[in-house]
Amino acid sequence: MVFLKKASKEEMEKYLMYGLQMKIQRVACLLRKVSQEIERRISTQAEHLRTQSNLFKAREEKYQSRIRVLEAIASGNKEESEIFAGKLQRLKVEKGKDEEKKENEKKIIRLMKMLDDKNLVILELTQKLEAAKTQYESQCSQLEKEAGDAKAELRRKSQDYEHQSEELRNEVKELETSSDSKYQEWNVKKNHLQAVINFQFSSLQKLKLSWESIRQDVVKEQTVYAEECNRLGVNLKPLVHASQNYQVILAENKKMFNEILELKGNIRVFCRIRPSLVGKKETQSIIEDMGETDLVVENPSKGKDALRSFKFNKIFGPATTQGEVYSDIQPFVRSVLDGYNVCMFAYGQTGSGKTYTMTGPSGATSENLLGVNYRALNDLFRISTSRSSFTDYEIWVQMVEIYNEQVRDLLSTDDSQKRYPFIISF
Ligand SMILES: Nc1ncnc2c1ncn2[C@@H]1O[C@H](COP(=O)(O)OP(=O)(O)OP(=O)(O)O)[C@@H](O)[C@H]1O
Repeated sequence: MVFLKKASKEEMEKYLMYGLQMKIQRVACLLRKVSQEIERRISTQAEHLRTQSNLFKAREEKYQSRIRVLEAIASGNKEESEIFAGKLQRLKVEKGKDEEKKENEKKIIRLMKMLDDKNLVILELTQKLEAAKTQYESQCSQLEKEAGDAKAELRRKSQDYEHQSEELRNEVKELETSSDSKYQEWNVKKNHLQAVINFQFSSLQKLKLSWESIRQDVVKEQTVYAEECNRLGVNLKPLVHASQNYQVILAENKKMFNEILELKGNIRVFCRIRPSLVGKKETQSIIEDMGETDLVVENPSKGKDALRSFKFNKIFGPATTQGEVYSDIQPFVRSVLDGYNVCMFAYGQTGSGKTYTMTGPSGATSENLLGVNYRALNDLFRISTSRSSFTDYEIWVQMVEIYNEQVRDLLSTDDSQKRYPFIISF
């Protein structure tokens, strides 16, 4: 998982780098196009200016040639007028000579008039030429001014564009430098990750190989296990059969055991005689005779009825141990686990040894001194555990005391629940 996460990060960085490079390329391409467009426009305007300049030059030349023509005409007229003046002089000289001279005079007048007309035309043309020249010069100066302005503007714009393109080139260079360094950085990272990937890949290969060998081992083991299971199944059959027979025998055994208990009597009364307490001043024993089941006690204050005999299912003498007492009770505990109801209680006067028999002496450390309660609980848990494979038992413990005809729950911590009737909750 960690490896996949790293790879996707690398991929993303790679894509980002690629996107940045593409942007830089697009910006560079755009700048190239802008600078090409500017250069094209500048060259178009320069071409236009050149064309206009050529046009003006052509016009200038045209006007110059006209001027030259007019000047030529003017100079030609001057010569003519001089010739005519010479002729006029000659005619004036010859005026008096003949009538034809009068005609010549008229001609001269006409010529003079023509000369005047020509002079007027020349004057008019000269004025027109002057006006055209002035207009042309003003147009020329205007155009030159405009061309100068346009040139200055173009220079300024071209400087601006140069400046901008220089800045853009610098930016592109910076971007290229940073992208180069990033590219190298990413390359280093890529190489590192590639090495990690290679290492992981080789580890994976090794794992695959070991997994394959383990798988083969597992398959072998499964085969062996299946064979052993089959063998076990074959061997288990008689055991199952024996177990079924055992269950039947166990049930019969239980039944017979409880029947024996019933035969012995459902209500059994035992008598335990407490030994004299050490260090206590006790009167002489009233026991006259004690057998297995019969007890004779004497009460001297009763006279002829002093001797009284009692019969019990069993009598435990003063030397009887806790274990010996419990050995006669133990079958009932087993009977409980077979589903029979059993009740055991101790009865006797104060100090007769009820607590000792049921619980044991206070502060007893030796197991031999433990009373019926502890031993019964031990047996309940031991037998229920040994039968846990085929029977589920639930065990509750309740401890009550009947004292002065009042039942008290000895395990309750709630004072209101201590006295009967109390609600029992497990
Ligand atoms: N079999 C015994 N062997 C030795 N000591 C015994 C035996 N039975 C009783 N005692 C001793 O006798 C004393 C009184 O016994 P215990 O307290 O068991 O009497 P109790 O019947 O429970 O009295 P109470 O009804 O007042 O509670 C205790 O000191 C106890 O250790």
